[in-house]
Amino acid sequence: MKIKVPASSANLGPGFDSIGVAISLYLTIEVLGESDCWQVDHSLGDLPRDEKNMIVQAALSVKPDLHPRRLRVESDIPLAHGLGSSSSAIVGGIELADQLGGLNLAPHEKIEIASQLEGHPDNVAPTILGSLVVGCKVNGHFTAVKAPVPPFAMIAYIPAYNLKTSDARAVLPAEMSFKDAVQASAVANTAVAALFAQDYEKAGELMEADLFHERYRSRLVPELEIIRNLGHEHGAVATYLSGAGPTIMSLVDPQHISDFIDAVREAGLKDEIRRLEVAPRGAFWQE
Ligand SMILES: Nc1ncnc2c1ncn2[C@@H]1O[C@H](COP(=O)(O)OP(=O)(O)OP(=O)(O)O)[C@@H](O)[C@H]1O
Ligand SMILES: N[C@@H](CCO)C(=O)O
Repeated sequence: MKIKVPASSANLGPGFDSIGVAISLYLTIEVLGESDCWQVDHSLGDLPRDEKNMIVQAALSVKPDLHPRRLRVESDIPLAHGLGSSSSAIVGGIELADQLGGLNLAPHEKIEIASQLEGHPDNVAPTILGSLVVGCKVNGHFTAVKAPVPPFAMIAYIPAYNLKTSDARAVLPAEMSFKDAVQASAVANTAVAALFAQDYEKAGELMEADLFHERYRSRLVPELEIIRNLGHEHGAVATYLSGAGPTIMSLVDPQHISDFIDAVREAGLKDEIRRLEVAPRGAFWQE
């Protein structure tokens, strides 16, 4: 029995803490059998191999009396790179508890639990539902709405350096003026409307007009402006900082992928580039 959990890319520009898209990199959790204590076999560096592992912690937060298991975890989601690795671990743990504990949780219940653990729904909601999802907290609970799948390749430029979410949040201001907040949310609202209307030319312009976070974070990720400008000349509909960075995500028309990647390389940017897709399906079980 295996759980496959997609990665995710949050914010899409102005959708700070609210919008995210599931993408085609996967965390796989295989249940090897019962055990005396939780054991997590993996080759993901220093991550815990016992019940302190985030996957097990998430599972136990849902069902504290879950009998320990031995798990094998594999992942092609880079850690602390803005591709939602922690959200995928949390969602994987919730799926584990759901299946092993026979809980039969509904998607909205999984979104509630996962968003409480992560603090916001932008990564966990698409990881659960698949595709592009917009969510928020309202009246003390989390809610989310799934949007049409954008018909673009997701080209990720993944800088070699790590950027912890906590560090990328530490550079944000504690407050915004009322006037600035109104303008920033107007941009975000119109971006969401364009994504649902599938007017991607308009959506792209608005996704690049964020006023909440990118201007503060771009000094931590100087490649963002370079790639965004290249995208305008080489077939990208929009380029944004993926989650808390440092990954930079570009939505590229499939026929322009090679041209776009060549332009990034010619600009001297040498770190990893992945050709990804929107994952239309959220976390699922395989026998
Ligand atoms: N497969 C995993 N198993 C256990 N813990 C994990 C796993 N993947 C990620 N984590 C935990 O999540 C942390 C990374 O979380 P962080 O929020 O900094 O980055 P991210 O989730 O990759 O990026 P972002 O939230 O910006 O998209 C890791 O240091 C580790 O503690
Ligand atoms: N919306 C979050 C994503 C990372 O958790 C941020 O940009 O900080």
